[in-house]
Amino acid sequence: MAASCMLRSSFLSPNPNLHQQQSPAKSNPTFFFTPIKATSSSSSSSSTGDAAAAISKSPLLQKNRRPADENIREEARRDVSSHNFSARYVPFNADPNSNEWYSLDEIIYRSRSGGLLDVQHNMDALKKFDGQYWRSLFDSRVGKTTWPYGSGVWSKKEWVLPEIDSDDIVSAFEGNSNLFWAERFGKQFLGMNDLWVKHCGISHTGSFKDLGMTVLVSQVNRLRKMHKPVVGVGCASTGDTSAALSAYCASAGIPSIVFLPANKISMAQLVQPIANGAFVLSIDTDFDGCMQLIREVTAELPIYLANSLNSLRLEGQKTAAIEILQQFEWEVPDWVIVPGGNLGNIYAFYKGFHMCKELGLVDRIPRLVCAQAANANPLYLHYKSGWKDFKAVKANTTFASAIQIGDPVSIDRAVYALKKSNGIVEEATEEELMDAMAQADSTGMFICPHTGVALTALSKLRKAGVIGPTDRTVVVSTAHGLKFTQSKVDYHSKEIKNMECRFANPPVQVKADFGSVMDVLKKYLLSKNSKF
Ligand SMILES: Cc1ncc(COP(=O)(O)O)c(C=O)c1O
Ligand SMILES: N[C@@H](CCOP(=O)(O)O)C(=O)O
Repeated sequence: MAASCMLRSSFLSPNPNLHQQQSPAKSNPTFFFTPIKATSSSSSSSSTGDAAAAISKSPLLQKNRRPADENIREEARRDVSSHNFSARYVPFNADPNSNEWYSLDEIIYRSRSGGLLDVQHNMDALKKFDGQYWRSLFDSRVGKTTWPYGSGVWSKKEWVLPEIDSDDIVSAFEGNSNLFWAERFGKQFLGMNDLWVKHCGISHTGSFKDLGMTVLVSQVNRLRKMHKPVVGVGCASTGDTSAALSAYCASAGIPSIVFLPANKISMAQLVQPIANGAFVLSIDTDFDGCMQLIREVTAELPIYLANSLNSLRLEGQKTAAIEILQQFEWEVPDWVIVPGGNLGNIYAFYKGFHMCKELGLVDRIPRLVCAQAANANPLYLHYKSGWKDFKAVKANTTFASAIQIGDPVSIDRAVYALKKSNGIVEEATEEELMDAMAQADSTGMFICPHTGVALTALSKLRKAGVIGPTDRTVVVSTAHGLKFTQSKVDYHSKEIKNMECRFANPPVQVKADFGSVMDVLKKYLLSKNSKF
């Protein structure tokens, strides 16, 4: 039934010859995408495959080429749309009887009681369409260049910021990151046959932060056009948020201001906001100190707060969860493991999965695991105490420097996500995370230390028998390994105090003569193949 509700997605130019059909599943919505009848012979089929095939074959779906003097933003402007999807801020985990809410066009980060906010969507409006409808719509937009749906975030625009004008969107077509089968690592180190890595680090600025930042900076762009008092956008950062903020702001011509803990982020991360023209303050404190300062400053000056305390960010980040389901053709994995620091992302994943369930795209959600560095583990300690009183910690230096956070702003969101997903929290020592990173790299990956934390959590849960050998498991890789090369250099040079660096692979120094080179090569080949 639902498959007959084929979609013509919003980016398709209106075709005057198109005989528009009512959605058989629901009442006739005058949305900016128009339901059409399936052209496949089996109009009663409900499989996504049939839906996708019908969509791609339909002559109705041929996109008209835009005129040469029109750019993709202008083309999107011709797409006159009307719908009643909407979203607003509400207090996070509010009492159902609460009537406190705020427009997304307000500049607000906290509820009246000082608690976190959440973006609440008009679920009744979204529920006018069934799961098959949304699956087909999202599937039909993947891999295109049409503004703004070429982005993995904005391809889910109706679930992200439904009311923003496409013209205001600032996007680098982020998202749609690869989800790959970690075949050798899974088999060799974990005895697993269905292990996957969602590589959010293969992204515009090299981390998952792009997913949230496109949303936040787009909304800022809108606010500035509305003449709201936003002169610049600011964040505290362990390196990745500042890189994403400065890139998206630079793209839109908006000033960005970043507070960085001095000498605590990698060189590659530091150079990103510098290159993108941000106003960079290197402050003699840690991330938690920077976070405190940016909160105070944004309360006083017309600087919009871009950290994940701002719930807009999480609307973009949640699309990574939707993408995982989409990439598995809407089959739900058993486990998803996410490294956690300020703890916005674990909630974003929960929210993405939960929305897919609530709107009928899937029938369950995966169990979530949040992985922390033992040197910065306030969530882990809270979990181990049976969720008794939360205590912030002083975060110690860790190779997983982007999660060196002792007082996470989204602690309440993380606890909620973990409780609702029957989740688990694990930790990784420095040696464990560096060994895991080296092992993963030895199988062809090139991961960041934070992903090493997540892989350690997986390894511990496998050894404890909590995660089974055939459980479909996704490890979220949050940043690109190229941002953290110094940690790899230190490890492979065996230059880390009190660390064995068991899997180090240092280069061999050899004299520049044929005999010496032959000697070392023969020795190497013998070690690889005893028959040689
Ligand atoms: C690379 C990387 N991984 C993981 C995290 C943790 O994400 P969150 O702060 O949302 O928990 C961060 C930032 O904190 C990060 O930059
Ligand atoms: N790892 C983050 C820390 C800040 O997190 P946010 O999601 O609250 O911005 C960073 O890269 O700065």
